[in-house]
Formats: sequence, structure tokens, C-alpha cells
Amino acid sequence: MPRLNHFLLSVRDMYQADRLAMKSGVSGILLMHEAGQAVARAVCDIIPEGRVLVLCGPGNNGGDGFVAAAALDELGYEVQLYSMLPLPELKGEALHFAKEWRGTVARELDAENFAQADVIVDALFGAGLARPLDRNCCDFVGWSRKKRVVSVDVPSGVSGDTGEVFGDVAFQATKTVTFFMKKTGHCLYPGADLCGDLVVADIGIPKEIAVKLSLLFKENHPDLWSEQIPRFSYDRHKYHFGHSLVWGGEMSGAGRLAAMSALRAGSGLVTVLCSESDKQIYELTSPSLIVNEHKDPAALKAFLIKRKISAFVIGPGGGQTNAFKSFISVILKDCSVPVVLDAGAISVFDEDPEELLSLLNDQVIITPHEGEFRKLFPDLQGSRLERALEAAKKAACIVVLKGADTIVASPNGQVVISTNAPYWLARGGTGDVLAGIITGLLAQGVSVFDAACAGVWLHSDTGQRAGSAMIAEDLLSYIDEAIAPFRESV
Ligand SMILES: NC(=O)C1=CN([C@@H]2O[C@H](COP(=O)(O)OP(=O)(O)OC[C@H]3O[C@@H](n4cnc5c(N)ncnc54)[C@H](OP(=O)(O)O)[C@@H]3O)[C@@H](O)[C@H]2O)[C@@H](O)CC1
Ligand SMILES: [K+]
Repeated sequence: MPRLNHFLLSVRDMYQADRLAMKSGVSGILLMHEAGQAVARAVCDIIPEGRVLVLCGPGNNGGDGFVAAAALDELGYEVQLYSMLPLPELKGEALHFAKEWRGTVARELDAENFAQADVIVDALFGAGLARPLDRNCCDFVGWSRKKRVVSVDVPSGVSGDTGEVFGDVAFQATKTVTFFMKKTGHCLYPGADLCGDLVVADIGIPKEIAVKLSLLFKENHPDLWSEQIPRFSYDRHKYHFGHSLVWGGEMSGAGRLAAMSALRAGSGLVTVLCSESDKQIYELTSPSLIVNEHKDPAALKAFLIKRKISAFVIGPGGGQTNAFKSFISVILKDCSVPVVLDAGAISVFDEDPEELLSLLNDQVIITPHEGEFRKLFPDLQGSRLERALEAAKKAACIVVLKGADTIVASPNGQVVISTNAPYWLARGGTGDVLAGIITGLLAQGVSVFDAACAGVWLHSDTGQRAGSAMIAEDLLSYIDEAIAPFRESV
């Protein structure tokens, strides 16, 4: 069976898994029973005794709530249960467990009920939520603030697919208990934050079932790409680790960060191309950098071959001139090395994004932040996940949509979501470091999609190591430390 670690389910996948599990003989009653028990265990982990308010919605999420309420009642907790629907109107497994509930059922609640509870179980809506919470539920969210909340499957109000909030109101959970496998919405903001601690409970869906799903989404993890990071050994020389070329723009700080990051990511050689007047600043940055003057496109083509350039980054600190734009056009048309296009190399096409899109190919990685992305793909609608996926298909290249939950999307539909970025990475210059790390990995022969995923993960890990007081150049000292564990021989 292929390794299923790190896959993420869409809501559609989850319903499909549910259907396939039942087809294979696992009963819906068993699944709901296991789900509710896992929720009860999560409450026990928070408080050993006390008052629990269980909010049950109209569907199966509510059914899980009935099971959890009964389990907690049995354990001696003081349980108050609310049901959105009169019990006879519930259906299927939810109706089954509602009938087993021996306690009273509240059909209305006020702020006092919430104030008295030690823990609130939010079993209002899970995968089936398709519109904003109604006024009543919004009041519940308000009254739950500052309380400990265990959400069932997803915090009610959050989309299990996109992590976005329908309307503006959703529960802030202390802990979320989901089932079988994580969903994409658990990894994307604001959902990732609203979930609190995420617990994935095994409820008896056989793992083999996941193989039958058309899984496309993954959570970024070294297991996905670590085998591609080249190992050090006695028989390797500098060209085994590639040669990165950095287009050093006039904002030399950005170009210097990108160049140093490519070097620290392990590129055997790094050459910076810059203007005559910037040569000195690049030369003084590090004696390890090779610094050359900018070349016209024809001379550059010969240079790429002669110097065995294996990856090229254009854009950090890059200019806004027409000459720069036509230079990029020529490179993308004629150059056969993988190219990272960042910052200025994207924004120089602001007036004519279609021109850039027509030049891209599957050896190109673009790394826009949200603002650059919207200018490049003004027509794309939907969540970040949907837009990143559509953009990769439209541009036929790898798209790295940067953010707290950076999404790497490939034209073939693969998507990897990163969940390890510390909030403090949102600083000037960190994007230049990311572009440099990805370039350094490409130079070492890591394939384009994996270099993008590895670069994003390592960049975040580097940020974690540098600590919250970091500035962009501090990251440089930690890149090697972040990669080192993957350099060890297998
Ligand atoms: N998959 C699995 O393996 C397992 C899944 N399990 C559990 O099942 C959950 C999914 O259950 P589900 O499909 O019944 O959906 P759920 O979220 O309960 O809500 C649907 C109901 O809400 C209604 N509704 C929607 N929005 C509304 C709104 N804003 N305001 C008011 N009403 C609204 C909607 O009405 P409709 O839109 O049809 O009018 C429908 O009646 C999943 O999250 C997990 O907890 C476990 O039991 C174990 C096995
Ligand atoms: K919920």
C-alpha cells in the first residue's frame, strides 16, 4: 500500500471514504460511536470532571455530539445538551443516538448556560456546513469566547475545504477532533488557527480506503522531498552541487539575500550578475560569491552553458524597466535551466500579465505573495487553495502562493500546503531568502515541484530556529542547520 502519511482530504473525499467504509461492511453506527467517543476523550484530557455543554446540530456532526454527551454523562460529568432540531426530526445515525440520550434536551440557551460550563462541545456543523451560521449560532459563538471549546470535525462556521469562515463568525476551538485523516481546511488559515490543537482520531475507517480516493492534497513534510537532497560524500566536487545564477537587481539588499541563501542552501557555486556600479557591494557581501556584470541575452545564453549554470533566480531587487522585461522574455523562451521568478520579475508584468503567462513552462517556479498573485491572475475567484490550483494550470508552471499557509501548486493538480511557518516570518526580505533557498535546491538537482516544497518547508524551519526577534539576514545562519539532517547518508 502506498504511504498515506501527509495526505489531506477534501470534504468530498471524506464523504467518499465514509461511503466506501460502509460499503466494505463498517457500519455508520460504529463510525459515529467511535467519533463521539474520541470527542469525549478530548474533553477528559482538558478537565477530569465538571460541567460540559454539548451543542448538537441538525446533521451527523450533531450525532457525534449525542454520543459524546452520553459518554461524558456515564463518566460522571454534569452534561447539558442542546439540540437545534426537535429529536424526531433528526435522521439516520444521529436519530439513533439521539434516541439513546437519557438526559434532558434544551432547545434554547442563554449567556448564563455558557458562563456556567467548564467546556463547550461544538457539534453544530462539520463537513456539511455550506452557508453562514444563523443568528442563534452566532450568539453561541459570542457566548463561547474565553471558554474552552472542543469542536467536532471542524469549528462550526469554518469550511472543511478552504479553512475560510462562511460569513464572519466561527467558533474558536481549544481543541478540534477530526476523523480518519486531516482535511485541507485544518491546514489553511483562518481555519488552522480556529482549530486550536488538532486531534486526528481513528474511527475504524480502513486505511486501504484512502488508496481508492483521488487524493491530490498533502501537508508539507520532509518525507515528501528529503530523499532528493544530495548527500555529502568523499567523491563529490563543487559541480555536483550545482551552480546558481542570481540576477542582482539595483535594490542590492534583496539580491544579496537571495544569493547568500542559495549558497547556504548548498549550491556548489553562486554567481551574481549585476550592474557595474553594484559590483562592489555584491563582492563585499561574501568572498564566496562570484560577481559578474550583467550580460545581454545573447551573451548570457553562452554564459549559462559555459559556466554550467543549473538554476537561475530573477526578481529579488529586480527593476521595473522595459529592458528587464524583455530580458526575462528572452530567458524564459530560450533558457533550459529551471528558473525562479520572484518579486520584480513578476511585478514588471503588472500591466500585461498575459504576456508573462504566455512565457511560463513547467521548469519555472513563480513565488507571488497575495498582492502579486491578484495582479497576475486578476480573473481567478475562490479560496486561496482553489486559486493557487487554477493558477498553476493556467500558467503551466509551479506556483508558490506565499502566506502563513504557503500553497505550492503544480499544473498536474498536485497541491502541498505548508503548516510550519512561524508568524514572525512576515518581515521584509524573507521572500528573497525563500527564492534563494529554492534556487539553491534546484541547482543541486532537486526537481522543480519538490524544490519549491522543500524550499518553503526549510525556510519556515529556518525561521523557527532563528526565533521571533529575527530579521531576514538572521535566517542565513540557520539555513544550513535546517538542511543538515537531510544530508546524512542513507
Ligand atoms: N464522514 C465520516 O466518515 C463521518 C462523519 N461524521 C460526522 O458527520 C459530519 C458530517 O455530517 P453531515 O453531512 O450530516 O453534515 P453536518 O455538518 O452535520 O451538517 C449538515 C446539516 O446542517 C444543515 N446546515 C448546513 N449549514 C447550515 C446553516 N448554516 N444553518 C443551519 N443548518 C445548516 C444542513 O441542512 P441543508 O443544507 O441540507 O439544508 C444539514 O442538515 C462530519 O462533520 C462528522 O462530524 C462522524 O459521524 C463519523 C463518520
Ligand atoms: K463542529
